Amino acid sequence: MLKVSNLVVNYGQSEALHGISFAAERNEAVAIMGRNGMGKTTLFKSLMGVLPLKSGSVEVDGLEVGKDESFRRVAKGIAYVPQGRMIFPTLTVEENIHTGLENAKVKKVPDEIYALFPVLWDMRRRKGGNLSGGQQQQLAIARALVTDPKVLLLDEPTEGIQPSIIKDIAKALNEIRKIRQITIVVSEQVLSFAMDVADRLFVIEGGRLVHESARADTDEAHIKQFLSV
Ligand SMILES: Nc1ncnc2c1ncn2[C@@H]1O[C@H](COP(=O)(O)OP(=O)(O)OP(=O)(O)O)[C@@H](O)[C@H]1O
Repeated sequence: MLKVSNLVVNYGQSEALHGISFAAERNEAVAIMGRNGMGKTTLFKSLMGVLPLKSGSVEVDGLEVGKDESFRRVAKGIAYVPQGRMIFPTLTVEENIHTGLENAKVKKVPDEIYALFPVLWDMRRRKGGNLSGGQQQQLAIARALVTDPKVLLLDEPTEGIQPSIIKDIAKALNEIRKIRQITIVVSEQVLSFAMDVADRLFVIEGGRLVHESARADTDEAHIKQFLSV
């Protein structure tokens, strides 16, 4: 469903990603683990078209999207939950979710979204800025999901979020996969969360993928070494 090949991304003269390749199937979740500054956000921004590729390709469901602008990638089935959530603080919860429905034929929030995140139903008339960090993260995921993506990208969704809500988010992501069979790519530093949601784990270091393992074969101590050095 998502196929990334030899992705190279530069900031000016300096190369930040040095040829990243991985694939994720329909109904598969993969985690990209790595410390701060290793290239996770750069990777997600380039998959979404926020940063241009120097070379390489990104395919969604067999279609090349690597040169498309972000809005075209959304139309082709990628949704992105950026680091820091980036919800609209002065819009209500409901209005925030509606921003994801701009190109939808039916401008109604599907019941399934509120079923996944009941707190958003309770808070639907509140301003986004008045929600807790965890609630804002759920809102950002809901907003991405209403675009009906084939591939959902989440950049460090647990950052700054309390453990009980982290569990709720993991549960919701697993539930979404059951309902919609989407592909999920999540970047993370919290290994327990990645082990809860991902079928395969990668480690990124210095703009390169340096490790890959299936969840069942994952040596957690080994991954922790990458995360703590
Ligand atoms: N706008 C920029 N201009 C130049 N270099 C940048 C820019 N943004 C990031 N970098 C560099 O690219 C590398 C990867 O950064 P990136 O933000 O992708 O890491 P990350 O793994 O997402 O970390 P974090 O979790 O802190 O965001 C780092 O060396 C960083 O200094």
